[in-house]
Amino acid sequence: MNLTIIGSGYVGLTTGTCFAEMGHHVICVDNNTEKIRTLQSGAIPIYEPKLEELVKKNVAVGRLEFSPSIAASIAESEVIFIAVPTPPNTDGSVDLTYIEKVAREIAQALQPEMGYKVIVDKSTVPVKTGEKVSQTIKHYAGPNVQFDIVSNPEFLREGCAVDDLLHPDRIVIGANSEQAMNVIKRVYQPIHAPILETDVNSAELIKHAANSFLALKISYINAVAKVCEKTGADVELVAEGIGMDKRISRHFLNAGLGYGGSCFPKDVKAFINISRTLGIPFTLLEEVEHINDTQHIHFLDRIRDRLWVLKDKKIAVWGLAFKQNTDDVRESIALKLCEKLCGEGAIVTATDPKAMHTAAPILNPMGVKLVEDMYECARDAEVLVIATEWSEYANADLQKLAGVMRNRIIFDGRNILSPANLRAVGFEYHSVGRPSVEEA
Ligand SMILES: NC(=O)C1=CN([C@@H]2O[C@H](COP(=O)(O)OP(=O)(O)OC[C@H]3O[C@@H](n4cnc5c(N)ncnc54)[C@H](O)[C@@H]3O)[C@@H](O)[C@H]2O)C=CC1
Ligand SMILES: O=C(O)[C@H]1O[C@H](OP(=O)(O)OP(=O)(O)OC[C@H]2O[C@@H](n3ccc(=O)[nH]c3=O)[C@H](O)[C@@H]2O)[C@H](O)[C@@H](O)[C@@H]1O
Repeated sequence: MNLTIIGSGYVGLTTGTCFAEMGHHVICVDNNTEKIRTLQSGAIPIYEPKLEELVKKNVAVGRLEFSPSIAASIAESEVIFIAVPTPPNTDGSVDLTYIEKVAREIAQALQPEMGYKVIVDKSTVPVKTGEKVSQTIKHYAGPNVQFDIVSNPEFLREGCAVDDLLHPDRIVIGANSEQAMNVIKRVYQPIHAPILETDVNSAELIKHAANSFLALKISYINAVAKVCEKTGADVELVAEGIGMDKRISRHFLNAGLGYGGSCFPKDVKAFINISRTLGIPFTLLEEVEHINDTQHIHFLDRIRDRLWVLKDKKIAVWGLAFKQNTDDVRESIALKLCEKLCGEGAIVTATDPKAMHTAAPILNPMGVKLVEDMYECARDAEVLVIATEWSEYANADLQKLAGVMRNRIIFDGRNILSPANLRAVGFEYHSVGRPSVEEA
């Protein structure tokens, strides 16, 4: 099938590439001409495991192309996916201006002789956005264009997006016409995954409800972690114990510094805002957000309690990306921690295996020194903070680390190190919701 993806960011580029890998002919469009030039030159603007090889392979066989032009691309495509940003406004509502602009651009490009088109929203949008997109296209398109709107929310995680796209837990297709539903089922025909067929409103709601529920699990375990810290219990054992119940599951019960990224923070905010607008305040989610907002502040309080004064103390931070296996630093808790440490006058050095270039424009003005090598970053540090769950840090050479640090003190905000191993090497070790290993 011929497909167009409008918006070639994390979702658009990875989705378009995986559609090409499934055998479709895909044009990825973006209005950022620099990004399109980069892609056309064979370079990939983001770090996402497995993506580069799939892009190269599918470009080489002629199934994947990049274009700055919506009009030229949709003329040839049976299905048009929208994957543009839906960032938060300051009041938590969703900024839908990107979606609205694309709807107008599609409308202006549609011609009756192009035949029936299915326009699919893949961006995360508030319930009832599909209706607005449909009205907008009808308003701006000429007479006799034939189209349907479908909601097909995306559940990929950054860092494992390709696997998530090719082996999803489920595919949700929200359509109000059988014809549109059948077209999108054909798009996904090569994928072996359960398909949930819904109406458009339900599909839109599924996405916000799913992300909010995952965020809720994280805040829940972080709240439990605080109780563990006060009582000497171990949150890892508690998570294992509750997660063994299949109704709960161990997934997304990792206590830490809280959730970051471009999605959970904004989507929880959006769902709170949508509910409030509907006159049914979702106070449970307000608490989820509050727990998340205060989680790294509580962690910082513990570092300050240990060092008394942070001013002039050298603190090394391992990890800047909002999670492992990505160079994305949007809403990264690690950056928030760096900002607060600098704000109190600490001398901060930081490192990350992939996100140095994305973090630099934010951290350089704060005075954070970025150091490529993780051990050099920790040299002479009084405290090492682990802020992202990279496997490099989980597998660190502790003897080597002990040799470079001024004090052997670690604050592990992602619980990736083993207290027993740290005790053996003579480290003082503090993590989230687990008993500390005190100074030897
Ligand atoms: N990043 C993620 O892991 C996931 C994101 N989502 C949702 O997908 C949507 C897109 O997110 P990302 O891919 O992360 O954003 P992104 O910012 O990485 O990519 C969006 C792209 O759209 C382009 N764009 C904006 N306006 C355009 C226009 N008028 N015409 C053509 N291109 C245009 C931008 O230049 C950019 O390249 C959001 O609604 C997000 O919530 C959903 C699931 C996962
Ligand atoms: O809508 C989206 O954009 C996506 O948001 C998340 O994916 P993503 O943000 O890429 O990454 P996650 O693995 O969910 O991690 C999000 C944040 O939660 C944190 N986290 C995750 C799991 C956990 O147990 N504990 C925890 O603190 C991570 O460190 C990270 O900061 C969802 O997992 C995807 O299903 C969804 O498609």
